Amino acid sequence: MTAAAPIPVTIVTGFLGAGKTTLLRGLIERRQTRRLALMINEFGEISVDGALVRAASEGDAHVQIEDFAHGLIAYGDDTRFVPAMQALARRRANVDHVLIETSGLALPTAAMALLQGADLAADFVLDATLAVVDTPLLLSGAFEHGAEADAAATMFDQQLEFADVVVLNKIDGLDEAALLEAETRVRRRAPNVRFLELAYNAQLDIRLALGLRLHQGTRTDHGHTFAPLPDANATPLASQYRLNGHAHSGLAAHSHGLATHKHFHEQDPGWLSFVLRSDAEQEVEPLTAALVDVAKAQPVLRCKGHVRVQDRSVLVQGVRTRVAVSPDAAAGNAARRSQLVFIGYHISRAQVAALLSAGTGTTWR
Ligand SMILES: Nc1nc2c(ncn2[C@@H]2O[C@H](COP(=O)(O)OP(=O)(O)OP(=O)(O)O)[C@@H](O)[C@H]2O)c(=O)[nH]1
Repeated sequence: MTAAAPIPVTIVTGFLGAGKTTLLRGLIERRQTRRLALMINEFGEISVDGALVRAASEGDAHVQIEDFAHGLIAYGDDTRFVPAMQALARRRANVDHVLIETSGLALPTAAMALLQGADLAADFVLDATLAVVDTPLLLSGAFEHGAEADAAATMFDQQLEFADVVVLNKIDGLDEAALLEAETRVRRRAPNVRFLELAYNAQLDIRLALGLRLHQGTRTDHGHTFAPLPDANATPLASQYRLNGHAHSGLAAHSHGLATHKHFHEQDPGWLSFVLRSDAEQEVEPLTAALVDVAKAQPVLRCKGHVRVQDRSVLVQGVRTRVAVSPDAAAGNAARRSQLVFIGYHISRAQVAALLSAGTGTTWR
């Protein structure tokens, strides 16, 4: 009996708020006959992304979604990723492609390592790792190395470094000169990146996203050898080392770094995430203005959640000082309580709660 072909896996990485979930929703809409399984991981303790993707695929029996809120999947102390993937392998007759959305504070390398490990290598093959980039933010210099932004800049660099494909997202308002400048900046920071793709309105051509087969050469039946997998429990920095460089047919040889260190926020406890809640009805304009003020006063890199406005619920999405409020397809009309998750580097929960409460004239805690 011939072994079943391994299921291709695409890892979608990218910094907080780059547009990973939006891009995945677009891919689901244009999946045609492909049967997709999605693993969605986010940093905060409430799951917003999973609900949004679920709303995009409602009623579609060919889209399976596994939601991993809180924590980082595939990292050292995660026990959920491998069993979830093995369960997918058992249902392989119904899965053509797996997409993994990593948290905005994770590197793709942890999942890459497990895919190549003994538990999963026979059933899965890495198709490609995509890094989604918030292009206006890149051009604004937000990821330049400087005293304050260092942690974000480092994470951004590492996500690019381990990607095969960089997706320039949020480019709807940019002209050609800006796009060329963005490409130059990406190439300077990540010379190993093989393709740059443009996603207008977070729409990526599905043929450019799935089925790239960039890592087929990494399978052992192609004669490649690897350094042993890192010990996931080793101390964070000591366990970071590279796989042997390997050639891809028709493409230049390159190597992938493997940094299967534990939670990034354990390594750098400056990364914080917390949820603020309010039982009071909110108004969109003061709330939006208050969130912008919060992001100016505190190092908030991301905020999102469901907020009750009159008799309905709205979805709030903030990436630094850009805050958008839209109808809440995922929560329906039911959110009785407003909940917003905030993620940032050295942010003060007390300060954010005070500013938000003062700006909205309601209690947030
Ligand atoms: N203008 C514009 N906005 C976009 C685009 N893609 C995403 N956004 C917006 O950017 C915000 C963040 O998008 P998400 O898809 O949630 O980002 P994410 O990378 O999944 O975020 P995290 O999982 O929190 O890291 C949302 O308000 C989106 O509507 C785009 O191409 N153009």
